[in-house]
Amino acid sequence: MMDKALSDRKVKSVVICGHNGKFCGGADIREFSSPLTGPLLIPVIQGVESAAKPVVAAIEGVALGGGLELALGCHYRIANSKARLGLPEVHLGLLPGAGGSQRLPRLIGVPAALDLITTGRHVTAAEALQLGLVDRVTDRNTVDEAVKFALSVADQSPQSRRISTFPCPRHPDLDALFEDVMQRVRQRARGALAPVACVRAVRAAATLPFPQGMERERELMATLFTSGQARAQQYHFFAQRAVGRWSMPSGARWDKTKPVAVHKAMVIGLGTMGRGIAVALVQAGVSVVAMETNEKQLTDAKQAISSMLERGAKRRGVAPALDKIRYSSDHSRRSRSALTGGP
Ligand SMILES: CC(C)(COP(=O)(O)OP(=O)(O)OC[C@H]1O[C@@H](n2cnc3c(N)ncnc32)[C@H](O)[C@@H]1OP(=O)(O)O)[C@@H](O)C(=O)NCCC(=O)NCCSC(=O)CC(=O)CCCCCCCCCCCCC(=O)O
Ligand SMILES: NC(=O)C1=CN([C@@H]2O[C@H](COP(=O)(O)OP(=O)(O)OC[C@H]3O[C@@H](n4cnc5c(N)ncnc54)[C@H](O)[C@@H]3O)[C@@H](O)[C@H]2O)C=CC1
Repeated sequence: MMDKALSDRKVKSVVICGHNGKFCGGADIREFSSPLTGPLLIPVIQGVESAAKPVVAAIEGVALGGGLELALGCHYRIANSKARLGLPEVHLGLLPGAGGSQRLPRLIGVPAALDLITTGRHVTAAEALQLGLVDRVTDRNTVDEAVKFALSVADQSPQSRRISTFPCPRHPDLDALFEDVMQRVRQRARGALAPVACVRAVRAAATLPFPQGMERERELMATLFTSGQARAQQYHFFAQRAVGRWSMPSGARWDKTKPVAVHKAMVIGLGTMGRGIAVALVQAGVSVVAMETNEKQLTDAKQAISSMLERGAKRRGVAPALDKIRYSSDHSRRSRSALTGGP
């Protein structure tokens, strides 16, 4: 279809839009676990970008991942005011591997591209306009607006609109910027490969010509693509949604049930897990009765829990809620009544 539009001499400009009010949410993540088939996205995007006639992306709903990378291959981007855009690949253990890591910094600058690519956050159409990621935002029918716009630029050459030909905007101290961002992503997700690879890919965009940058992007993506971390994060994506559908045998579901505030809890067993759970509950404002039958464990746990609470409180600049936790070493009614508030 695209080839036909690009080769038909009667067609002066082209609009790419999605289906059902969504531009494109990106690749089908399920396909990543089997050999890749179908037209590879990179040559498709290159074909769009190098077209001799203007190509306009009409962005409604979402333009995420490969969807936004396709939009970056277009010469103009018009977004609906309700649209969301982003490169969330980092959450799947990947990087934007269809040229996104190379085109985005050239379009919106290195600091903003690093932010979007390493956090994977979605931006609203308004923020996208402010960043220069889209050219226009409309409240009206996006496809109609994009068609009008495409007709208005039909006689213009798209030469100056090809992002791959843009120089990456200069930054006064690239080394310091990358060092700072690398340190922050390493702290935020210790041991995670994808955020580090994302920073390296953007660095390639900032320091190498486009073709070499693409080659670096490919190398980094090849390492991530088959990594255990990427598999785990993609599994997590579907598991999170499966949990959302999960229900009790009675039919009760978390999303159809009214939440009940929890003020008190009992933690039984103060080993590795119990200590952390007790601390998390106290930090969430819940009063805890912590019960442990082994005296030595109980003594160690008291010390460990107090110091975890003190460290956490210091970090947040508040007083440690040591009075929110009481310890017990027996299962008697007395310790249970501390929980229920009874005699
Ligand atoms: C889209 C959403 C914002 C929608 O949200 P919402 O309406 O709330 O619905 P959900 O409940 O979230 O989803 C509904 C339903 O859809 C399923 N789903 C959603 N998105 C996807 C998806 N992308 N893939 C598959 N399925 C999806 C979801 O699971 C639900 O179904 P259910 O589970 O049955 O309930 C929201 O869903 C969302 O945010 N989605 C994720 C968006 C995203 O992450 N997009 C990015 C995808 S990755 C991508 O696009 C990257 C690419 O395109 C890369 C292409 C380049 C590839 C280059 C490869 C190079 C490989 C190198 C190998 C070299 C090897 C060698 O050399 O050796
Ligand atoms: N440690 C981990 O990473 C994970 C542990 N779990 C599960 O969580 C549970 C606890 O694990 P850990 O904390 O690692 O074990 P642990 O062995 O470190 O701690 C268990 C504690 O419970 C105490 N205890 C046992 N019976 C008790 C009773 N009747 N009343 C009060 N205290 C009692 C023990 O004395 C011990 O101090 C286990 O079932 C484990 O399989 C689950 C996920 C991860």
